[in-house]
Amino acid sequence: MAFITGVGALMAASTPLRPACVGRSSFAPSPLKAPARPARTQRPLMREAPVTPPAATADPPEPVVPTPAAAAAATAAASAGAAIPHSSAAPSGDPPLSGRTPRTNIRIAIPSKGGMSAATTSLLRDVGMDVQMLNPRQYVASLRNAPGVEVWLQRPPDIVRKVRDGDVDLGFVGYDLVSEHGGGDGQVVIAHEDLGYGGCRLSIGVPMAWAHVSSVAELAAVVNAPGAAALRVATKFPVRTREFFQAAGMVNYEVVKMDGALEASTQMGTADVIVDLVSSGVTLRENLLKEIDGGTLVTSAFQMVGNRASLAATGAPADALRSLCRELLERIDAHLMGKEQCNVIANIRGSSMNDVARRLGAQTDLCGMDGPTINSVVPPRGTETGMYAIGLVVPKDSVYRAIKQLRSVGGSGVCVLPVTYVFEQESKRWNALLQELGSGVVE
Ligand SMILES: Nc1ncnc2c1ncn2[C@@H]1O[C@H](COP(=O)(O)OP(=O)(O)OP(=O)(O)O)[C@@H](O)[C@H]1O
Ligand SMILES: O=P(O)(O)OC[C@H]1O[C@H](OP(=O)(O)OP(=O)(O)O)[C@H](O)[C@@H]1O
Repeated sequence: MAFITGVGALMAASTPLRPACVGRSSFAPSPLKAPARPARTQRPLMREAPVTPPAATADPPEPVVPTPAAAAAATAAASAGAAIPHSSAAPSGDPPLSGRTPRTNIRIAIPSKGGMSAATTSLLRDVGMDVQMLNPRQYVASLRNAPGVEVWLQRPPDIVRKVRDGDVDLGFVGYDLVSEHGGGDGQVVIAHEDLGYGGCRLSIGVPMAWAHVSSVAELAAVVNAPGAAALRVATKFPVRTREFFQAAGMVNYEVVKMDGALEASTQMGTADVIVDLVSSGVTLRENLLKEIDGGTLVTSAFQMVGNRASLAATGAPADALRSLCRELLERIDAHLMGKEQCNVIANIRGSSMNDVARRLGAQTDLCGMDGPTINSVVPPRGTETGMYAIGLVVPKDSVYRAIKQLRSVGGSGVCVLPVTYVFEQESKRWNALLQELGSGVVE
């Protein structure tokens, strides 16, 4: 075990600088004249050895703890005589996945707490598949419209590990974690690459006081300066960090693995730079850190991912899993597309349906998805003629422009309604997933 020591000052003006080491010439001191990092006191931390060759891309295996639901599932599996497989090919470094409890119940994992948990349950509610919890302290729930499906509430990194290992079949998680914990062997398949929330980036954060470091090239010059102490990089993402630093030609650095509040570590003096998630940039800024040019490792959004072996297996449980996966994808896409659209209905006078169609067609925003729907309006006393009702789907962004165009061609009584879902004739995303799973896989 190595030791990190050091006590950093908390004030802005005293943000610790990397000490100018003997022989370092490429790193000019900051104009703030902050003191160099003081001599370290003995303060043991979880830390890793100075940079080494490319890391194994997999996390260490996790012990399998059977749960009551798993035991119930095992009983069901035994009586059904079939099971959803665990990964057939374990990521390099992991032992073979033998001895796990067989099961037939489909399992989904979603984040157990925080903003991403709320966003995921809200998405599932919006698509008509609400997460139904009997008790807020339990970690397993059910899914509306999907009897028998288990929804497990898990910490986000564990969602990826459990999908990778086949302990759950589908997971809702950020791409940042998929790329860190996915194992890199294709066992985690991305079914939906952007669910529309959880947008963030994994970026290097450097102390603002490092005025002469504003790009990765400048950071590399600092890191590789002869005689410099190893740069301490605090992160929850050691795999991606090592890969990025190595590709950028940085040699003299060490990864300090931390689990949260990383932005504090430079001011505490426990790291020199960080690699962490950034969204608005406020947390970095409030902790006197800055991003640098070229310093984004991963751009992320929340995704739906699945276990390749489970999705590609044969037999009734796998068929049911594929059917659920397809339904989720179709409902999610229909919802995401509907969210962007609105339904405009209006009345318009004209000499004939074709006359109305011609006038609408001349306006760029009045063509609908496949053309407007036009119907005759029958007035109450049947005396008036030449009135038509039109209906069209318009992107929300252009609804006001569409209303002005409608008025310009005689439209009146315009109503704008929300669109709940837009189902296409077939799901391109599902077709793409089938292709990804390989030939012969069908629903
Ligand atoms: N500021 C952010 N804006 C948008 N999405 C984010 C943001 N921070 C994190 N995420 C996304 O949410 C996921 C979970 O975030 P986070 O690590 O904060 O969860 P957590 O529940 O606090 O995790 P832990 O249990 O490790 O503390 C991240 O992997 C990322 O995909
Ligand atoms: O750029 P910003 O919009 O400020 O967001 C960035 C912060 O969001 C995440 O933390 P989160 O709040 O999820 O808590 P955590 O530190 O426990 O991960 C991330 O780890 C950053 O700290």
